[in-house]
Amino acid sequence: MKIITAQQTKALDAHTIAHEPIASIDLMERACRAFVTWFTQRFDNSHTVGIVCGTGNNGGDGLGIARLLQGWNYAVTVWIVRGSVAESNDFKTNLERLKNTRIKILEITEAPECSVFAGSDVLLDAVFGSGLSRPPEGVYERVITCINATATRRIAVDIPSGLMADQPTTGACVEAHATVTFQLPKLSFLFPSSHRFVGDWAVVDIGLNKNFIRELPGDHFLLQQKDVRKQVKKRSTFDHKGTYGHALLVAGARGKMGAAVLSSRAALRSGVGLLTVHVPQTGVDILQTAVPEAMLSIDAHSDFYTALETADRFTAVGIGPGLGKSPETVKALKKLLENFQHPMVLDADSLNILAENRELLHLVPPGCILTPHPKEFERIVGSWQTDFERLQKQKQLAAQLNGVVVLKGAYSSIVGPDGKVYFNPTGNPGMATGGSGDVLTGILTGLLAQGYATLAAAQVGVYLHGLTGDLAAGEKGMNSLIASDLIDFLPEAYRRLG
Ligand SMILES: NC(=O)C1=CN([C@@H]2O[C@H](COP(=O)(O)OP(=O)(O)OC[C@H]3O[C@@H](n4cnc5c(N)ncnc54)[C@H](O)[C@@H]3O)[C@@H](O)[C@H]2O)[C@@H](O)CC1
Ligand SMILES: Nc1ncnc2c1ncn2[C@@H]1O[C@H](COP(=O)(O)OP(=O)(O)O)[C@@H](O)[C@H]1O
Ligand SMILES: [K+]
Repeated sequence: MKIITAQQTKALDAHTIAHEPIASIDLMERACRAFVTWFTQRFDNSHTVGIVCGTGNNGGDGLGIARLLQGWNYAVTVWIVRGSVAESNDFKTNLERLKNTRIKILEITEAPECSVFAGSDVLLDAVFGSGLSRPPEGVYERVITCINATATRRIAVDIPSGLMADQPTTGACVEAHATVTFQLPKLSFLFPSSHRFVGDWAVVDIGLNKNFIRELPGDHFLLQQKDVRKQVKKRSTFDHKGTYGHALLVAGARGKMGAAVLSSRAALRSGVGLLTVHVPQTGVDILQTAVPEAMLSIDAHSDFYTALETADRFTAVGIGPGLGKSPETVKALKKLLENFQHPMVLDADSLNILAENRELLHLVPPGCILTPHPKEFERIVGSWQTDFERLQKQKQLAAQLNGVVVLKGAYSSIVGPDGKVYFNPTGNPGMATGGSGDVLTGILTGLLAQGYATLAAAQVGVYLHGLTGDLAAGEKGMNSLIASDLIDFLPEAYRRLG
């Protein structure tokens, strides 16, 4: 699913109007209907509804929604905020269509008292949509403050008023509990800083031209199950374990062998043919007992990673979970980076080592996957002011390393060297538990070893990993979810993609 800019949305609306063809007001009616369908499935008509409308097309949507809801016997009150915005044609038409209805329409022309919106069970925000071009001021700013001061449920039409779709937001903004957006999500919905404005968001289809969307230029995408499914490799009758590669995981130190166990199990469940785990001596019995399917490569040191004979025979290497950062480990990582020519997954302490020994960044072979969480990412690239800047830094790092950078969190972003960004929709806060990332490292290493191209491995792996989290949360609940559960649900997650 492509994520397009506000400017492109305008062009898309215009194209649909011209080529479907459909009158602009009828397209607005379709948007209103789609919103109302969403709304009526969640709030029955015992709820009183307040709708705060601007005078542009977002306000026009608000008026159309008012009429349709009234048709379903909701008690509706409309406020029209009149500031500097000229009435759009479709706003005018929808205002005309409210004549002879029972809907109460109140006008706001100057800064109101904040009690103005009290009394509705649900308040819809239709002041500004994707046409917002600068921070709201004057009466608009005050109205937004008042909307936020209501104790009711706040639902934004298309986008919370004040939120910029594809630039940092600096001014007042509606803090919606939910946002119902038209056709495609906006880029800013996928950033952590927008969550307090957007709330839970849903996309409703309003039939904008799909061919035109496909042809629009764009670097931002939301992964969808059907796209990921296409990339999953199918097994064939005469395949053998050699077909599925030999992965090496370098993970675990004294007191952190669990990280090695989790990533090993995940690599095996991801379908790798053979798995070798390089562990310090302290980890031998733990690994052999916990993961009998894995072979071991045993370090000369009792407690942490100091050297690896050769990695030549492996088709992919994953390194980092529970590794520690001792000087000998730093040297060993350097040697591995210098000598290993196949794709690698770099996670956790191997990323921290790269951050502290920046000269090693130049040794990272092309086609690697780095999987930092935001703190690890900051250690490598420095801090950022806005999530847009953070994304820019992610693109720069992926280009610099000629690899893929996965920035983990809600809507993990996967960025390749060409700067294209794929946001992952699966996963949930239940996965915010120690070891979840180690499982991802195992999955990604297993996929790379099986011959998945770097970007495909990242997309399939991150999507699958989030899906295991969603399946696990469905059964165990988010509070009790632990990283081992993710591995237990990997078979079912795979089946869903089969
Ligand atoms: N045919 C269409 O174009 C459709 C449009 N739709 C709705 O139309 C919305 C976009 O409508 P508009 O482009 O009219 O824009 P808005 O309704 O978002 O804003 C109205 C106008 O306010 C002005 N403005 C921007 N920032 C301002 C500020 N800070 N202070 C004062 N004025 C400011 C701009 O000139 C803008 O055009 C979408 O979000 C969606 O809700 C939907 O009805 C679907 C169909
Ligand atoms: N709120 C959330 N929504 C979706 N996914 C999440 C959320 N919190 C964490 N995750 C996922 O869980 C994993 C956590 O990884 P990480 O922070 O490295 O954990 P650890 O170091 O404990 O293994 C990441 O893949 C991340 O995307
Ligand atoms: K809005």
